Amino acid sequence: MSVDLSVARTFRSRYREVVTDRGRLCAGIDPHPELLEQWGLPVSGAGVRAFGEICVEALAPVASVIKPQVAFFESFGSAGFAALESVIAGCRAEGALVIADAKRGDIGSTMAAYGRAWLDPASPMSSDALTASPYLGFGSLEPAIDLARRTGRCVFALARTSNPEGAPVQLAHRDGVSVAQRIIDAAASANTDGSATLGVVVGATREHGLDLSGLNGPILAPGLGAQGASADDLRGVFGGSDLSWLLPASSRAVLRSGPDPQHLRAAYQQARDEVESSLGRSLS
Ligand SMILES: O=c1ccn([C@@H]2O[C@H](COP(=O)(O)O)[C@@H](O)[C@H]2O)c(=O)[nH]1
Repeated sequence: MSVDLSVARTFRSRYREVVTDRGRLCAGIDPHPELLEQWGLPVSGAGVRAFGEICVEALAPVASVIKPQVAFFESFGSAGFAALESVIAGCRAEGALVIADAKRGDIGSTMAAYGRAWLDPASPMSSDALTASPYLGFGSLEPAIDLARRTGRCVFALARTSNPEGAPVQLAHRDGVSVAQRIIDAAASANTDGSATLGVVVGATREHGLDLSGLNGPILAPGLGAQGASADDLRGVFGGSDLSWLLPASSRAVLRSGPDPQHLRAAYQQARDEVESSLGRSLS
């Protein structure tokens, strides 16, 4: 891959522009089998393709950031991956940023390959950002981070996830500093160039006591809706953070309004407006 560094915009500038314009809510595209059935679609590769096409039509022109959950596509093999490629390209063509929620994590040489799969502009699955697990060591993510920096993309490192099982690992601590906080601090160090190449994942589902003030990058906060968090909870959970970087995410709670694209779009816009209003802004 060759990237002309003189023209690659930073993730920071691309992210700031679209979020200022379209607001702070990441729309998840999670074709759960139950949702496929609710939408009257087959639980198959053809079903996830149709699901993805409806989501792109409804969400891509209005959502700032869209997060396809890779697991629900890859369970249908090559047909699922083909559908995912179309979703990614369709969302990006309409101006939404795409986070591939693949949660990749491996030794550095393999992370380089994951980086090429999801962050290389030449890849068929080229996205704007990738979720990654730093639990093989934050440094193992370096090849993907390096590619993201060169291409104006972002790596979201899991810090304090929204699920209840994360605590024993993520809150383990040494010298009074938790694993989750160390991941946030490592991401902050990688962001000192102002590019916002590193984001973190911190669930919106509970108070976490983490210091995100020095991150200078996006905070992806899943858990709105189906996992119980509400827009009104956000200020309490992320009170000490720079809320301009907060990106709450919702999948099922919005997707349940499908398959009518107008209803789906309206559900996204209503959830987005609730988030913006609770964070003290209103989109005109
Ligand atoms: O800590 C995390 C990290 C990722 N996720 C993902 O976000 C969505 C949430 O879906 P909902 O339907 O809004 O619950 C899903 O793709 C998860 O894999 C998360 O929930 N928590």
